[in-house]
Amino acid sequence: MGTVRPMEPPSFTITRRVEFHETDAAGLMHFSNFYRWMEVCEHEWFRAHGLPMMTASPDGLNRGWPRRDSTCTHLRPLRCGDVVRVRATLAECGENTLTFAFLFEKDRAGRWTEVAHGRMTTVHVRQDSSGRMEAEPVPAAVRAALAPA
Ligand SMILES: CC(C)(COP(=O)(O)OP(=O)(O)OC[C@H]1O[C@@H](n2cnc3c(N)ncnc32)[C@H](O)[C@@H]1OP(=O)(O)O)[C@@H](O)C(=O)NCCC(=O)NCCSC(=O)c1cc(O)c2ccccc2c1O
Repeated sequence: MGTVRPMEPPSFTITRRVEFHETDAAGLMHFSNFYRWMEVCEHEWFRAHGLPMMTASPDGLNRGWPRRDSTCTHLRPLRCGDVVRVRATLAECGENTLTFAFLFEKDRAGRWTEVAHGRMTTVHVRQDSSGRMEAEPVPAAVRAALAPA
């Protein structure tokens, strides 16, 4: 008889090397770059599905994904030259929001070791010509690609 495995949540992974300019005077990757990498990973996930991060419609409304909440917990340092895997998992798909969980792992002689984890909630918004933003439901195409039933 086969084993029934719980469904894996949708995820997307990028691999990067810590560049010299991403480190601080102490030789560690600066904490702000963990947030940049979370954003890069999310944008690459959208790109992989041909989904735009921003759209402009003829009625003058722009749509996009500002961040509502973001956190990062740093367990071990990253240094210049380290190879790092960033895995984004869709933790929650709300009415108007996507919450991503991120796992940062460093390659230590062929073994991936967790160095940090983070979380980011983005809100799908429409923005009018005055700059006023209002939350709007997650588009069906995004839901279908990132959170297939
Ligand atoms: C974004 C807002 C206009 C939303 O307005 P408001 O907060 O009033 O909306 P709601 O109350 O309806 O809540 C919406 C939604 O958020 C959930 N939520 C509320 N609090 C939290 C929380 N603490 N943590 C997690 N989630 C929370 C709530 O439950 C609702 O979820 P549902 O799914 O249930 O509907 C307004 O908040 C606002 O203007 N905020 C400021 C945004 C901002 O300036 N962010 C920082 C910079 S944005 C940025 O860096 C950025 C990055 C990108 O990669 C982009 C990519 C593409 C386009 C734009 C980008 C971008 O701007």
